[in-house]
Amino acid sequence: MQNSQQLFNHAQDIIPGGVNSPVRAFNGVGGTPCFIKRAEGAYIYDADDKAYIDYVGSWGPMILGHNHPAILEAVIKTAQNGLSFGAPTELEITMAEKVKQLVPSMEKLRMVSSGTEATMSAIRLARGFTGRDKILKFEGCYHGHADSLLVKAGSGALTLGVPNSPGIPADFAKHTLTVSFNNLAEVEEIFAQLGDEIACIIVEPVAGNMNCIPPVDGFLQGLRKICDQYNSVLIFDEVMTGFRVALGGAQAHYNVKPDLTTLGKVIGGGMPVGAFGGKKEIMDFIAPVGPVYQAGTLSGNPIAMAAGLAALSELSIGDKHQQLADATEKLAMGLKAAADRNGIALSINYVGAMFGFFFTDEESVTTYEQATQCDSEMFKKFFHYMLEEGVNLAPSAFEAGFLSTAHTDDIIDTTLAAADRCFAKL
Ligand SMILES: NCC(=O)CCC(=O)O
Repeated sequence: MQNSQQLFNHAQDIIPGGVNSPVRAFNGVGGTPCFIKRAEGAYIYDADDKAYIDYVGSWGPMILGHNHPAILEAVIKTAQNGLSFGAPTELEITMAEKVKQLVPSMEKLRMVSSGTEATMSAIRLARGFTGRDKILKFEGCYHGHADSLLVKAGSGALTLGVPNSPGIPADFAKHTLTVSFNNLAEVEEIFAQLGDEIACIIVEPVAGNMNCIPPVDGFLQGLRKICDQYNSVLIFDEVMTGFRVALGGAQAHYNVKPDLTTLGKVIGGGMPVGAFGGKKEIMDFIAPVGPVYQAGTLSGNPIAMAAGLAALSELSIGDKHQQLADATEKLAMGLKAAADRNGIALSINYVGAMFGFFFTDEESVTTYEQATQCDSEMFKKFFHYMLEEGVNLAPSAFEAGFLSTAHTDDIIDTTLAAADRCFAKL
C-alpha cells in the first residue's frame, strides 16, 4: 500500500495535478494532499491510516457524517435492482415530492447529476423564459464551472487566481454582469441601466466559495424586490446551503422566496446529484413541455435517488438543524476564544452548519474585498498545523467549512484543544 506522497507522485503522471477537481490539490496551502482510504462519522482516514476530524465533508454532502448506515443500506438495496434504466422510476417522484415538501418554492423540479448541471440548466431556463441574454452574478460567488458562470468566480478558481478562466469566449462572458456581494446599491444601479435585458440574478444566499459570508440584513429581500420590479428571475444557488443552513435551506432561514433554486451536495447523500426547480410556469418552459432543452443519461439515477432520499429522510427526523447550529456555534465561539487567548486577530462567520474564519483585524467580514485581504500566509500555517494535529480543514482560505451531525461535543472539544496549540505556534 502506497502512502499519500507516493500516490500523489504517481497520480500527477497521469491525472492533471494529480486530482480530479482542482480544490483537492492543496494549491491554496501548498504540500501534498491526503489520499483518502475510508471515512466514518466525523472522521476520514488517509492512505497512511492517519485519522482526521473532517470539516470538509466531501465539500458539503456529508451532513450526517461519513458512511451513514441508512444511506449505505439504501444504496446497497437499490443497486440490487439494476444500476440505471434511462427511463422514469417511482423513486424520482418520491424524491421530487420530498424536495418540494422541504423547499416549497420548488413547485416543480428536475434532477441532474451535479450542482454545475443544475446552475447551468437554471440559467438557460431563465434566459429562455425571459427571452433575455444577460445574467447578473456576484464577485466571488461560485456556481459551478459552466461557461457563463466562470466570471469573477470563487472557489478553486479564486484560490488558483483564475476567476475568469481562459477557454470561455469573450462573446459568452460579456453577457455575465458582476457586482459586489452584499451591495444592493450596485445591483439597483446596474438594473436601472440594463434591467430590461437581464434574465436573472443568481446568488449564493450565503456565499460559501469566498470563505463564508452571510447576506447582510435586507440584501436578499432587496434582490427579490428588484427581480419583481424588472421581471427578472431570482435564482438562489443553494448547492451549499440547501438542507444545511436550515432544513428548508437559506430561503427558509432568511424567509425570502426565489423563483428558481439549484441544489446539489446534500441532496445526493454522497452520490453525484443535483436538482433545479421553482415556479411551475417557469419549469414548464423545460423540454418536453416547453422549448428550452435540457437532458441527462443518468439524471434521476436510482442509486443516487435512493442515497439522496435516505439522507433527506434521516435529516428530517427530530430537530437535527438545531443540533447542527449548536455544534457550529460551539466550534465558532471556541475558535474565537482560542485565537483571543493566543493574541491572534480572528473574525468568524457562521450560519446553520456552515462556518468560515478570517485572519484579520476587522470585526466582521461581509465583503469580497475584506475576504480576499485576509492574511493568507497565516491561514496556510494554521491549516498545516491543524492537519498535523489530525484536523482536516478546507485547503483554501476561500472555502466554507462544514459540520455534520456526527461532530459531537467531544469531537469539537478535541478540535478546539488542537486549535489552541496551533494558534500558539503562529
Ligand atoms: N467550494 C468548492 C465546491 O463546492 C466544489 C468542490 C470542487 O470544486 O471540487
